[in-house]
Amino acid sequence: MSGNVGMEALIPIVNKVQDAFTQVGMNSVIDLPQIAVVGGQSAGKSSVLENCVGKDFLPRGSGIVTRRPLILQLNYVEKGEWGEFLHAKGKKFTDFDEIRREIEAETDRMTGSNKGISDIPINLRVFSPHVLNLTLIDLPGITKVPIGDQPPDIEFQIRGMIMQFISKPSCLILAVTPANSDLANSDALKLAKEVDPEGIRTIGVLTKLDLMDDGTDAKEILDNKVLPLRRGYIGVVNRSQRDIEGKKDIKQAQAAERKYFLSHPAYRHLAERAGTAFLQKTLNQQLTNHIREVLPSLRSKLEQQLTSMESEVKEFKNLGMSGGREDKSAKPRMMMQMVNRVTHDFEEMIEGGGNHVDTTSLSGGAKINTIFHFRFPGYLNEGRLDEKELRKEIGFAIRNIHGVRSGLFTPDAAFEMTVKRQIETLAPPSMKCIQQVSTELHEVIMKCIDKIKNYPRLQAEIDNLVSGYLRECETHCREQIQQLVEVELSYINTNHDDFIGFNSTAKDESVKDVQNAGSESQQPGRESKSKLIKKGWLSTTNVGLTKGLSREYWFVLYTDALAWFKDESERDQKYYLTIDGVKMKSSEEEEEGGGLFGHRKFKIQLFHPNARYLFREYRELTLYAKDEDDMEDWRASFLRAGIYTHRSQMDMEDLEDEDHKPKFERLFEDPQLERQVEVIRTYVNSYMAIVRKTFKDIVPKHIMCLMVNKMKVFIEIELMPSLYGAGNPAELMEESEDEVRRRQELLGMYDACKDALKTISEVTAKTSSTPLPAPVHSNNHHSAPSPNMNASRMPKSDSAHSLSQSQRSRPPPDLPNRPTGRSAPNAGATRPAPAPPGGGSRRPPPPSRPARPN
Ligand SMILES: Nc1nc2c(ncn2[C@@H]2O[C@H](COP(=O)(O)OP(=O)(O)OP(=O)(O)O)[C@@H](O)[C@H]2O)c(=O)[nH]1
Repeated sequence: MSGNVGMEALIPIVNKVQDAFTQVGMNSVIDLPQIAVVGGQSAGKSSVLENCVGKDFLPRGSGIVTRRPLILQLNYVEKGEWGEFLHAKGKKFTDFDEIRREIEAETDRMTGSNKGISDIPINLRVFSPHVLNLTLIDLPGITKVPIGDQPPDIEFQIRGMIMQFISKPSCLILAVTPANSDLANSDALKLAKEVDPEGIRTIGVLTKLDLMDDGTDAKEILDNKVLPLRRGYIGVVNRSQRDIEGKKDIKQAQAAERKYFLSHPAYRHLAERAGTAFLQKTLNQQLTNHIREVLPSLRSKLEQQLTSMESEVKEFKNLGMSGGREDKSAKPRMMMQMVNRVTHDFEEMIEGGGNHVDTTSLSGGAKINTIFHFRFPGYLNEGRLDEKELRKEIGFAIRNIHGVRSGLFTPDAAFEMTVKRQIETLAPPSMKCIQQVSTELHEVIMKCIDKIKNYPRLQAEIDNLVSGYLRECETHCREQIQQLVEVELSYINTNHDDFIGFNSTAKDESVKDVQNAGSESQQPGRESKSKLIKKGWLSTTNVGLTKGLSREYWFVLYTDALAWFKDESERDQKYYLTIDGVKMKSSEEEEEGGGLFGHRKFKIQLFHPNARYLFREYRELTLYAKDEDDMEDWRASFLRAGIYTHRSQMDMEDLEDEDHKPKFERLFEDPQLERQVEVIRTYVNSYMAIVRKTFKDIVPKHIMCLMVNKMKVFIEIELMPSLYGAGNPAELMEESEDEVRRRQELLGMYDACKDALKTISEVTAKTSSTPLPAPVHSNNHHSAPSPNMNASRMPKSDSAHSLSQSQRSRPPPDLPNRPTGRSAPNAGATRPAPAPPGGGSRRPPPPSRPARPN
């Protein structure tokens, strides 16, 4: 294909821009508009389209030839020239005559050979080094009277088919009208006006100038004086049927056409604005406009991309890592930067805030906070005895102290012994708290060093040093907490301000008060007023369901009850369970077959050791948490609500005497002992409340001081020197292959982006846009723009221009308003003879096609 020099000139420009963008990872950035030809039957549409491409390959002839839309995709390739049909995939047509025959055959295949039509398009792709990536659409000609196999509503069908293509705002419309017919009746112009009332994307093409009646010409139409179009009309002389049959080639035809215009007295003055070459030029200029139109947005995309890479590239450059000779100080500096990043991230994850806040789960500081204030208070209740067990312990202590004698007074020692045993139970929950915080700190470290995984040796070394230090901190913290327990054990301070103790003057009164308070709440951990502790989803297998199936409910735990609902709205309550005396067992079990939350099930069982049924006909309530964390939270919450872990049967055995009668029952056969037990129990509860409160406060403080803060200081101050001690920075900063590749890609991309920007500047400098002509004013055809016209699509550059022009709403000086008498037959055809009155009412019959075989 070589008949369109202008289009060929655009190819290197488009290719240059495309290539520049392919390098930066963006494809098909220039999406050229579609061009469709519309017009009456045999108006010369296919001929015009062929001329646009500059290659001879479409079927032409008299009668209805184009009976299916032809979507012609031109594709630029560096070498070779061939066509491919969608319906014959894989077959390359190198002979363009064969392409023509295939179009004819494929048309017949779908429509029959007797002039039937179909809206199913034929898709043809033409690959050539001489074309731009463009889509051209050849449409069936508008016809009114059905012939052959055509349906009665042929006009309606063809119209629909055409509309489907030309109504797209990105479609450029070539409205083809033969000069030897009445322009005022041009269906092409009517359709174009419907979809493009402003005339922004319509170009009028007047064919068959050579077939006009002798003595008539289309000078006025071409001068845009008759039915003016915003973009005016371009007159062409295509090859006649005889030329085609005689194989007149496209170049010869264009030379003859040029000669025609230059030699014709009516057209000589506009010879530079007429003919196939000018039509090509106009279209090519539209494409140039379009290309220039997209350049600013491409430029800003590139600039954005460049800015996003700039800081990293600068970093590499500063560090001498952007190619060339490597700077010796680069690696130590880089190492320093990496350590600073870890320090910063660690601090941010512990202290909160920062740019990368996790919105899916608690982590870092927030998680530690939960451990301190939500879980730990629950854990502190873990080793706690319920009232019955406590009474038993105290009873044994008193009896053992009295020995063989029956004691008259309540022994202080029994109080101290019981309290000490209780204090000892605080160590394991405190250790558990330390261990959980340590695990979380380790996770935070892992997240921080994950960002330096491109330096695997540095990452491993930091992990090694920091994790080692964390272990040291944990050990030290454990020792300190153990010491704290020992401190508490070393002196039972019955003079504590909050103790209801022995020194109270109104001792008996206060004992009574405490006793009452104690009996109000049988479970010591439970706060007397009902308060909300936790809400959340849990699944259960035994709430009115077939065994084995589990279902989720919304559980709400109060200090004295557990309620569950259908969902979070808490409207549909399934049950309300009073939790007095309820115990729990929790475990993790392997799942058999597919389960709710994954492969492991985290189970908590609630039951009533003293009653047959927990609720309804169920002995226990089995709950499944979604993961280990969730189970821990629920366990801690149950503990806070006074639902303690059930002791195993083994533990209970030491409460029985030799004849298996519960010792506990025996105890209370002695009313004196019972009274003493009650007094001590009250004191123990009061004293333990003080110790628990102290632990609740002091253990988190120790952990913060001895672990969290120490870790922060270590990472900030000691990590760097320790790394130097551990190895040579150059070795530690050895990059992973991925990082080397990433850096090269980034630098490559950066350079490509810069090149692409340069290309855009060059293209902008070498090409120019043409402004869209001002709107024309006509009462009939292309009228003033309607407000809902979308003028921004096609072609954008001059559409913007057009808007500003149209806002001035003044006709351009060189375009007179529409002359009167527009509907005159053969309007625009000027006759040398005196014009008939009224603009010419004589109407020469339009010649039937081909009017005059040349
Ligand atoms: N003399 C002369 N003949 C032309 C001109 N333009 C087209 N023709 C002839 O008119 C006939 C129809 O041309 P086509 O290009 O097939 O017209 P079309 O509009 O595609 O026709 P359909 O697809 O059938 O509607 C062919 O024989 C062409 O050679 C022209 O400017 N001058």
